[in-house]
Amino acid sequence: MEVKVVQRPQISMWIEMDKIGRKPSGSLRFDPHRARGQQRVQVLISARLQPARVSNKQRASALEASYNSYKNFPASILESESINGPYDESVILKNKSQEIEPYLSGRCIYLVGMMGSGKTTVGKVLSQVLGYSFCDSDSLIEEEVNGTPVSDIFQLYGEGFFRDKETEILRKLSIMHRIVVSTGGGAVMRPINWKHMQNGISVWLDVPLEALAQRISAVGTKSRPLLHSDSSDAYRNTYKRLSNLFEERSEAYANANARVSLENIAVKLGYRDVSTLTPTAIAIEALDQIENYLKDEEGMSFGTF
Ligand SMILES: Nc1ncnc2c1ncn2[C@@H]1O[C@H](COP(=O)(O)OP(=O)(O)O)[C@@H](O)[C@H]1O
Ligand SMILES: O=C(O)C1=C[C@@H](OP(=O)(O)O)[C@@H](O)[C@H](O)C1
Repeated sequence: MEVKVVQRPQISMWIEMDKIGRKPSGSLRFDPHRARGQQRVQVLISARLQPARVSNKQRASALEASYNSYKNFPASILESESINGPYDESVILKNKSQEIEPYLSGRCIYLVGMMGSGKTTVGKVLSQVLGYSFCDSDSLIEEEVNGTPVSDIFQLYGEGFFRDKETEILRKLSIMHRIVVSTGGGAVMRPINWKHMQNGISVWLDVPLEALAQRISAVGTKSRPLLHSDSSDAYRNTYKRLSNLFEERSEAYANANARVSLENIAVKLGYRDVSTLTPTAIAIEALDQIENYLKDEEGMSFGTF
């Protein structure tokens, strides 16, 4: 059964009841538009969900014991036919997420990165394995502006209006827990947005521009107003615009607590091309990098790593 959480008054997202791990206090509402059997329940959250409390000592011993299951698989094994199927990747991801989850203490994970870097795709995978909810800040903005698509918001009200809404959404999310947030690609440019994200863990999905341009030109630029053009050479045009944006933003992305470099994952796994990396493999690396951040944060040293 799925549940809609509304942190009053305007933020809403669909989450699964069993993902919360504990009962939120709130009132239940049924969605009359959904068919029987698909019924979702809306929960109006009246109190913030309390994160699981884990002592530093517990963290130290369990992190030491937990190990990095992904890193322990040599690339040669990961690539062999017997283990390199989606099933095996899922097992690694599941184990890794179970190891990490208690140490997050319910903190939100904010995915930052360029348009098309996979924040939504990878974010959904991460939320599922961590038992977190997922929300996409662009969708929340659209919802707030009466379901107006981002491209229309830019056209009708201008980028400044959109950026103010983005900041407002991040401010509202900043008091929430157990959510993987896919932020808009430009959110990193306002220092106030980093302030709103500081209670959580920010993760930069660093994807080569060629791969971004390929992905975006494959699906079209209509929904991404900063890239949209009617040029016949969609790839070249997208690549050029992405390069300019990246030049302005790369320093800001580097502020994230953790960086997930697709080039590094490809090297680790012995792939020549980042386009073969699945969202699951990227999610595993994200958990790896989050683990590194947690260890640095705790100032712990692990001789075995
Ligand atoms: N690992 C991946 N490999 C191939 N295509 C991907 C991958 N991750 C995302 N995509 C595709 O790239 C496009 C942009 O992904 P999306 O998750 O929407 O990015 P963002 O939220 O960062 O803008 C989508 O069409 C998605 O299917
Ligand atoms: O990079 C940007 O400035 C933007 C990225 C988009 O989000 P995605 O990164 O999810 O595509 C969206 O917020 C808007 O079109 C502006």
